[in-house]
Amino acid sequence: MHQDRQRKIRELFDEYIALYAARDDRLTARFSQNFSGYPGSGNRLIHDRDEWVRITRQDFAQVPGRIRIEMLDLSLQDLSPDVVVVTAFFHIHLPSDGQLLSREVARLVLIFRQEGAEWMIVHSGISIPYRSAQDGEVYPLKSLQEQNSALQALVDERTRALHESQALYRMLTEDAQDVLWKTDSRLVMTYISPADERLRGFRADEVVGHHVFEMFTDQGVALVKGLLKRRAAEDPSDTSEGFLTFQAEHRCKDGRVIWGEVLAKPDRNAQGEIVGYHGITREITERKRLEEQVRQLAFHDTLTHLANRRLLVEHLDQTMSASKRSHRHGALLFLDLDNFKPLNDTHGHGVGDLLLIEVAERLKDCVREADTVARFGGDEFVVLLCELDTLQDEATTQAAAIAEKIRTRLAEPYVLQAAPSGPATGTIEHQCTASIGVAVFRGRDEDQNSVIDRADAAMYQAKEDGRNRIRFAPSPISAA
Ligand SMILES: Nc1nc2c(ncn2[C@@H]2O[C@H](COP(=O)(O)OP(=O)(O)OP(=O)(O)O)[C@@H](O)[C@H]2O)c(=O)[nH]1
Repeated sequence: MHQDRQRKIRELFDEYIALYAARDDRLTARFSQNFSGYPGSGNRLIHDRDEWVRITRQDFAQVPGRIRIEMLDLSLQDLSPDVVVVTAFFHIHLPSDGQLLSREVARLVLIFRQEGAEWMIVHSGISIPYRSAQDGEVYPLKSLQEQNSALQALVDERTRALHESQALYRMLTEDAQDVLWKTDSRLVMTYISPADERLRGFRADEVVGHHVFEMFTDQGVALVKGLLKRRAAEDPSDTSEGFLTFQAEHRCKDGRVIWGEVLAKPDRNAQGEIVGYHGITREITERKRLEEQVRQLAFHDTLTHLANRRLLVEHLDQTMSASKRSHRHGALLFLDLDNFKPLNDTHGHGVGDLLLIEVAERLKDCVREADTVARFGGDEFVVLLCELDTLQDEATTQAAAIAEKIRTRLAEPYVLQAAPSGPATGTIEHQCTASIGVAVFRGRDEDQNSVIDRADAAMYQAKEDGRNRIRFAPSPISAA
């Protein structure tokens, strides 16, 4: 960078820091009319400089006196003759006893653009360390879903905004916290922004000159290759102007794997030939984790972690479709524990819960990976067996053998840890059995509820006949 320019930007940056720390209103005059920015505590993009000032003023509203900024690292980077990016990492000291706001480092990205004779701030992305949740904390489902849909809405909004933009500079002003990159036509990296080092730990010189695939895990590479192939097939003349958007796992220098959402776009010369690509990568590891938590909470039983009724019905639907294609039978085993209530009544709900967890483990041990074990509710479980024989008699024999294996396994004694507040101490040995109803099915001759109802009715028959036994439901044709 030209020496004079570097000095000028550095001066403006220092001025920004001084005015920010002093909460000085004169800072507003340094912002461009086209300003956009991300405030420290939020993920909302603000487009109005007065709104920005109003919001960031609240950052240290309760702090009497002046905060002190301890600069740790600062880098200036030219993006074009009239655009300079400044990235700074620093600690924030509170006025009382020089106390640190957080041991984590704060980050500020400022983008300066020359407007006439002046260098103005067109984007400010400040990230003040702050944790929204303790590690491992699970939110209530509702709050998770709300968070997730808020994140989704945010990504949709930013994605839409990016689609409208045509130039790298515009993307920069939208979100400088993300990684910006460029490649040549062979997908060899020619530029990577400083955010990548903070995110993945690789220095820019360890990335530039290397193939873009080195950024991804093997799975990520396979995904990107597949996407490029599909795009080539859909658009053989390769005239597409739009962004290619995908989510892929990225490698970090320390071996961690993070998720990134990538928006990539070809750069073309005057003849329309592709001369390279540029784009933006946003880390979405946290969003993926939240999505997975939401999925886990929505489709699994919280006590046993087995599939819940919703996921079971989904799997039954898939199994019936597969059975229709393959002509193989499936079977649904409906189980209800016998005399479970007295265990709860004598030793408390906690001990009852331990038994349910142990039942879940034993059931999983009895079936193959492709089969589904679900908790239907209370002390009711369902096991869905797939890919049994094409012949009904043979399939029935197979289902009977597995049902018998389950019945025997569940009847073995249970050794449970007594609850500290309960009447017993140490461990409790408990005997428990299950009544099992089996419905064998093939294809889609009946609907899911009918299969479940048939197995349920057979289970009741097993209870009536004395418990700890297996009963088969009549086939739907003979039942009709
Ligand atoms: N510990 C515990 N108990 C539960 C849970 N959900 C339901 N239950 C109890 O499970 C029992 C189910 O009882 P039932 O199936 O009606 O009766 P049972 O004693 O098993 O008798 P039969 O089914 O007739 O053999 C009730 O006492 C419920 O309170 C749970 O999540 N944990």
